[in-house]
This record gives sequence, C-alpha cells and structure tokens, in this order.
Amino acid sequence: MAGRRLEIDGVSKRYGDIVALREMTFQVGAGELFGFVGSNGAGKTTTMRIALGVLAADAGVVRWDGEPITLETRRHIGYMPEERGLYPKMKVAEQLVYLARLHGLTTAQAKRSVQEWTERLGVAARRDDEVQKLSLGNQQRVQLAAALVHNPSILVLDEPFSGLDPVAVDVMSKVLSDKAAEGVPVVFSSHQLDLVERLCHRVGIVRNGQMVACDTVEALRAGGIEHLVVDAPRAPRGWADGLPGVTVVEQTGTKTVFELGEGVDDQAVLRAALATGPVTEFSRRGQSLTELFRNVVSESHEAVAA
Ligand SMILES: Nc1ncnc2c1ncn2[C@@H]1O[C@H](COP(=O)(O)OP(=O)(O)OP(=O)(O)O)[C@@H](O)[C@H]1O
Repeated sequence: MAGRRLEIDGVSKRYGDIVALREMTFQVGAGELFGFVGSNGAGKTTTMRIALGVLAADAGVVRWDGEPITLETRRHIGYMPEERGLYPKMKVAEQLVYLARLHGLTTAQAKRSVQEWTERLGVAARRDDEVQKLSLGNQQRVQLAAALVHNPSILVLDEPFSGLDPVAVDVMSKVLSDKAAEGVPVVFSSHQLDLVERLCHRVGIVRNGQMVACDTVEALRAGGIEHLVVDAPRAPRGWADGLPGVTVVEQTGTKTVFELGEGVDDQAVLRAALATGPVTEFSRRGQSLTELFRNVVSESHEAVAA
C-alpha cells in the first residue's frame, strides 16, 4: 500500500448557475491524515462526493495510485456521508455485515470485521438493536464502522466529529490516526478547527470552491503574527491600555492576548504586568488554525472583491 495517494486534480462542478467547485486540487498521501476545512457551502461535500463517484465532475480527474479512479477502485474507499446513510429499522450488526458483504467480504470475514469494529468503537453492546434506537452519537459510531468494515484502502469522511461527545471524539481520533499509521490516506472535513489542528498532518482551506491554502499547520503558520499571552490575576481592567507598540486582541477572564508591533520589547509588557501583582502566565503563541482560517478566508474575500 505504501506510496499510494488520492489525487483530486482540477475538479470543477456547477449546479445550474451555482459554481460549487473551481479547479479543486489537492493530494492525500499514504498514511496522511488530511483535514479539509472551509466555510459553509465552500464545496467540501461536493468534493468528497465526486471523489467517491456518487457525483460526476464537470471537469478534472480523481486519481488513485496515479490512475483515474474506477468503479472497482472506488469499492476500496471507506466513505462516511454527511447526511449519514444507515437503514434506521435494520439491526446494527445485520446492517454492517450486509454492507461489508456488498464490498466483497465473505459472510465469515464480514462477521469478524463487524465484531472487531463494533468493539473498537464502543457499540458492541448495541449490535442487536435497531439503528434508530441508538443515540445520535452512537449512530455516528456505527456509521464510522460502516466506513471501516471492508478494510478500505482510502478513507473519506464528511464531518465525522460533528455532534460527538468528548469521549467519542477521542475514540474517533484514535481510529483515524491508527488507520493513517497503517498507510491509509485519510481525508475528513470538519468545522472543529482545534481538533483538525491537533490531529492532521496537513490541512486544506477551501473557500468558494477553491483551495486557498494547503500545507502543514506549521508551514501555514510560518510568518504569521505571533501573540503574547499574559495572565495577571490581580491586574485591574485596562491595565495594559497605553502600553506602546502593543494591541490587545483578546481579553478573557484575567488573561490578555496582545499583538506586538515590530521590534517591541515584550519585557516592557512583563514589567507592566508585574507592577499589578503576580503573573501566572507569560508566553508567546503562534496563530491558531482558527485565527489562520479567519485570515485566509478574509484575505480571499478581498482578492475576490478586487
Ligand atoms: N444538490 C445541489 N443543488 C444545488 N446546489 C448545491 C447542491 N449541493 C450543493 N450545492 C451548492 O454547492 C455549494 C457547495 O456546497 P457543499 O455542500 O459542497 O459545501 P460544504 O463545504 O460541504 O458546506 P457545509 O460546511 O455547509 O457542509 C453551495 O453553494 C451549495 O449551496
């Protein structure tokens, strides 16, 4: 499996007058966990549907292992659709065995795989329940099991984390990281940027159907604005007003986040903070993915308007 990659190359798509994708291009390599982020309506679901072949592109090509993807190779994709796709009245295990059989597993292989995945995803006790009787979060775990039971060579997941509790988020994160470590390219969309930042090797930011930034989080941050975080629990409100060369960008509780002007001495900020009492945090912090996302999206707003 090593060296295999999923390539989305110049894919365009219109729905009538709406341009959903304009030459969307990115690649996800073997063993890579790729986060696909963008505003509502940016084109993530459309891209994933085209990769899976449930929607045809107007132009461009999806390649797997260097070759245009075919019906046969598409069988090796594990897909989790945004609208979910389980039969509500079918029992969990029955349904998963059925789906695994559709992907070519024998009944014995399918049963083994269903047992393994329902255990790993924490829904083994619900195997004989109808899907509709499960909570939404547990239905989502079953939906992930459905994407995994046929041991796919590629994973494409549309918002797999939405609506999950923190424990389920951890379970899902572990499974995706493990699959990537096995050499599977994993691409998933999410609006939970802290999670994307924590999990993904690379991130693609999409706006208006176009990829506007695509790289590792570290590379995307490089050259970005650095912030100074100061926690001075006894400081009065407005303690930092008038400090030369700094701008307060955020104030939460006793914590203040500053943007420093070029060449400004951060020790002057520290002295001012210490003059108010104890300082429990004083650190420099790069941009978070959320801040980066806002900048990239608003920059491209300007570019479009220009
Ligand atoms: N079946 C459809 N018919 C018409 N327009 C559509 C259809 N599906 C999507 N669109 C439009 O295509 C664009 C891209 O939508 P898409 O669902 O791919 O975005 P998304 O990035 O997945 O959004 P979200 O984060 O809200 O799920 C949007 O303008 C959307 O309104």
